[in-house]
Order: sequence, then structure tokens, then C-alpha cells
Amino acid sequence: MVKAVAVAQPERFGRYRVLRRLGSGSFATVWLGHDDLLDTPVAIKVLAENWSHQLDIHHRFVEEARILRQADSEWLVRVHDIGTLPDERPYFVMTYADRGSVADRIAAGPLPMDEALRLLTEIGQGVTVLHRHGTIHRDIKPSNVLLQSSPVGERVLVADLGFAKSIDEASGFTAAAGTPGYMSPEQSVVGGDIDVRADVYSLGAVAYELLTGRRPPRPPARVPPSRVRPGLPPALDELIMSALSPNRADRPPDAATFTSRIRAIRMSPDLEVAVPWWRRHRAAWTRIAVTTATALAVLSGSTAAAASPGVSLVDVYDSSGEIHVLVPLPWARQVQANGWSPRELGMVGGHEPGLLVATDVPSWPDPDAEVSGVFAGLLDSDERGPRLDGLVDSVPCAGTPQQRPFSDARWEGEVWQWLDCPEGGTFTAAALRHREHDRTLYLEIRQPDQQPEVVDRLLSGIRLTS
Ligand SMILES: Nc1ncnc2c1ncn2[C@@H]1O[C@H](COP(=O)(O)OP(=O)(O)OP(=O)(O)O)[C@@H](O)[C@H]1O
Repeated sequence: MVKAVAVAQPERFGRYRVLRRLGSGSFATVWLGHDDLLDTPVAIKVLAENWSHQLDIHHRFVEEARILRQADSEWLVRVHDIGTLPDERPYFVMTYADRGSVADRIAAGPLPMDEALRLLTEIGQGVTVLHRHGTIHRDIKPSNVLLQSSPVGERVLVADLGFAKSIDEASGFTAAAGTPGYMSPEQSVVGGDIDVRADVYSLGAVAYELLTGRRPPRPPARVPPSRVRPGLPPALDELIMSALSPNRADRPPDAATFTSRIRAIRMSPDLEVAVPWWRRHRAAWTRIAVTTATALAVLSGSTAAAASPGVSLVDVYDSSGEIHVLVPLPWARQVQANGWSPRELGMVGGHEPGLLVATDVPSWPDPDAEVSGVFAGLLDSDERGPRLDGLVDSVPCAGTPQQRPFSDARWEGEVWQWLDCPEGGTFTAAALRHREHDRTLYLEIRQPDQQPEVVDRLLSGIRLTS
């Protein structure tokens, strides 16, 4: 595809001040702007000059804005305004997605299972909104799914409806459109009719890539995602392979069905679960405790800032909705929320509510990683009071921990804190009993530096909802 030609930065589009260019696609350039009246950032999509005289493309551009405006959903990029430049080119003004795209997220490394399934559920909800509106997206792919900060961490916004087609007009449609690797076999056939199951195929391709880091092989080759990422639940493997069926009759019938099946798998107890750092890496910690005095490192500014008490807090909760933890916003980059097994601490017990929220969940078990985050898992109160001795029987960091009681309106228990960990970090373990619900919570907090007030704020911000 020909990319839009480079353009000089204009000062304004209508009442919107232009700050910088966000990127250019095949037909348009997207700019970061500022709405000075409402004091908010906006993204402004402007049709490229080289296409502005082609009526069908002009029409499709305006149609994209219209669909987004009419569908008006929290799972889609919202369109707030539309206008025309003095040279007759149309532009529309939309929500600014400040956290890049799902393609950037995949490029940054493997996604924890729960994170991948959360993203997939939200993408599926966006596509479901479009299907209910009577629209087929036809170009669902990671770079067309944007991310925006929200009070609960972040939100997925399905974007780029440049190829979208009304369901009524799609049967008998002739032009081939979509992106190789993500588009259904029927989309590449000139004259082939398509329906919502074309988007279900693309959802399957996005699911495959979120979980394995790779695009699915081109049909007719078929390699189940579990061959690339062993340990995927069989139901997930089957769902993705059925969405990727060359014959659309074998796929889930629409995005709503695909999404509800993903949601059910996400709630199932046999998924990968959050793992406390402690017990699993005891051997590594014992070794490090001996060598750590010479291994202290200088903190990076960004990580130190992540723990600063001045930053805003977000409420993150586990998939059962029982445990709510208030964490500094920069810590909430990744969440594994599907529970845990107290057996990890050498205790009896099956699957319990638990979550791990951290700047880098896959690195949580690595003692040398500079990670900020919290692990919180419920224990059966009958078995264990809010005591750490016996529970924590290895040495994660150098020196003896500072031990203190903790008590507030909701919780009582004890806290042990090591201040001399690898990479200059601190490690905190806590066992707290809820005063009303007879539940005990085991917690681990990793921070890049010593800020006891962050620990106390975290502990008193934890809520149980049942
Ligand atoms: N609402 C938005 N907020 C932030 N960035 C955006 C927004 N919409 C688009 N972008 C970014 O602007 C760039 C251009 O987007 P656009 O949708 O025009 O094209 P594309 O998806 O890159 O390409 P194509 O249309 O050829 O598939 C992309 O990098 C995209 O991530």
C-alpha cells in the first residue's frame, strides 16, 4: 500500500491546536491536538492530500467517522467532531489513545495469560458493538487496537474503520480488503461475500498472536497455539483454532459468542495463576542473600518515580472481584488476576482468589529484575492466623527484616520488610486478617527503593468485597 505523503505540521485544524504527528496510514495522517476550550488532548485524523479528490475514498473517510460516532461505545475510539479544511479535505476529531497500540504491547515481549485474555475480551467487546451496529470491521489487527489510560489501568479502543462495511451491503461485495495474516480466506477472494464471521477469523488471529507472539500460519497450514506456547488450556486452543477455520461455518457465529467463550475460559480455575515470588525462588534468594552486599545497583529515574507517593492510585482487582488493591498507576502495567494456589507457600488448599499486579509480571520471579508491584492472595483463615513466621522461612534479601504489627480499621496482622535487596530494592511480606470477613491475606510488595509510606498506603487501601 502507498503511504500518505509527508506533510508539514499545521498549526490548527479548526479550533484544535496541533501538537505533533502521531502517524500516517494509507489514506490519512493522525495528529495529536489539544482542545483548548475543553482543555483535553484529542487525536485528529485528516484525509491525505493525494486522496482528497477521489470521491469513493472521501466518502469512506467520512463514513468511518459516522460509524464511530453512531456506535458511540467505550470500547471504540469515540468521534467528537468533524470538519473540513480550507482545501476541502475532511478531518475528524477523536479520543486520544495515549498508550499506543496492542501491536506495541506484543512487540514488548510475551504477555501473561490473564493480560492476553483481558485484552482479547475487551477487543471482542468492541467488535461485538460494531456487529450489533450492523458493521463488519474487516481489518481487526493488533495495530488497529489502541490503548488509553483509564481510572482502572487502561482501556482497549478498537480503531481504524477505514475498511468497515455495513452487514447489509457486504454480501456480494467484490473488492478484496484486509491485512494479510489477519484477514479471513473469504476476504481475499475478489467477489466473495463476507459476513461478521470474517471479523471472528481476525479475532482468532489476534488471539493467536497475543498468546504466542506470532501470527498464525497462513491457511491451509494450521498449527495450534499450544504448540508454540505449551500449557494453554485445551478449551482456548480449540476456540482459537475454530475461529481460524477456513470454512466460516466452523467458526463461532459472531464476536459476541467468541468473546463470551474467552470470558468463560478466563474465569476457569485451571488457568496459569499468579505465583508469589517467595517460595518459588527460595533457592535463588538464598544464594543472592549471600552475594547481595556487592550487587547493589543504581536505580533508574523512571522506576524510582514509579514508586513515588505523589503518583495517582488505581484500583485493580482479581478475576473473582473479591480482592481490590490500590496501586500507584505506573505499577499497574500488567495484571495476572486469575487466583493462586496457597500450595506455593507449602500450605494445603486449592485455588484461591489472588492477583499479581506489577510493572513487569513475567519478571516478577526474577530476583534481579527491577520490578515494582504487589502480589495478594487469600488464605483460609482457619488454617493460618495473620503470622509470617513459618510461612516465610527463607531469606529473600540481606540482613534481618524490620518486623512490625499492622492495624487499621479493616486489617490487623504483621509486616516484615527487607531493605537490602538486589538492585537496591526492598521486599515486604505481610499477613493480614480482615476484621469483618474471616479471611487472611498474604501479600508481597516489591519496590525499587525504600518508601515505607507506600507500603502502608497500599495495605490500608486493600478491600475485600464479599
Ligand atoms: N485515536 C488515536 N489516538 C492515538 N493514536 C492514533 C489514534 N488513531 C490513530 N492513531 C495512530 O496514528 C497512526 C495512523 O493511523 P491510521 O489509522 O491512519 O493508519 P494505520 O492504522 O497506521 O494504517 P492503515 O490505515 O494503512 O491500516 C497509527 O500509528 C495509529 O496508531
